[in-house]
Amino acid sequence: MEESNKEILMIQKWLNQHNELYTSATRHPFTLSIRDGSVDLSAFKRWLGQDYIFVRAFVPFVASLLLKAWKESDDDSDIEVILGGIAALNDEVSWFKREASKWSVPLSATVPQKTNLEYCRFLESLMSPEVDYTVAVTAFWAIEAVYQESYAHCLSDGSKTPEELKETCQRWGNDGFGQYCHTLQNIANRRLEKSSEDIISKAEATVIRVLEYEVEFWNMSRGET
Ligand SMILES: Cc1ncc(CN)c(N)n1
Repeated sequence: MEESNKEILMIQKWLNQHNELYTSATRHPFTLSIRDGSVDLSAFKRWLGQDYIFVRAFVPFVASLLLKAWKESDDDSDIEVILGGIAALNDEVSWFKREASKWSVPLSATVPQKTNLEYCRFLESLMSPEVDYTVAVTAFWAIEAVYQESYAHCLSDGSKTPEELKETCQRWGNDGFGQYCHTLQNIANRRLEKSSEDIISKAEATVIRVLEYEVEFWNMSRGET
């Protein structure tokens, strides 16, 4: 196919249209401070405790996505990809516990902040059977992609990420996680291509909301909300 005839896939189109918001989420001052080594460790610890709470709510969201895929997907391999995501989250929960103990962050005494509660409530709204699989899988891609892009940047050329934070960055910034996000993006694009205008606009609004929540989540880690 000629370069000029290539169709722009939906997610690429949205990333172009909402580039400023996407960049605010993936190049946030919090992750940039990790990358340049100036990070305030109390902000990192706040992020760690709050993200553990988020991840615990993220697990049932991904489980609900698995159910939607089983009922609605036109491709059996989606289930395997999502199941792989759940397995990775199992590992992630254990990692958070180990990391919290390393940094003396008392997870059981960590109180969820307002932004976190709102984001978790938003996840819960996406678990409703009324929410279409295409909308939910697109949200899943966006949630994972923000962490992948943000933390991969902390490891890329020229970064001065402190040694003790490299493992955190590796968790989401590694190539395997990058490939996984790419697979999720392909699933979302495939579904969006076959969707009605109504579903496409709901999915776009959901991606925008996810990006806004991700920015607010990083802000919260810096004690700004
Ligand atoms: C807030 C947030 N967004 C995304 C991720 C990546 N699973 C996370 N752990 N936390």
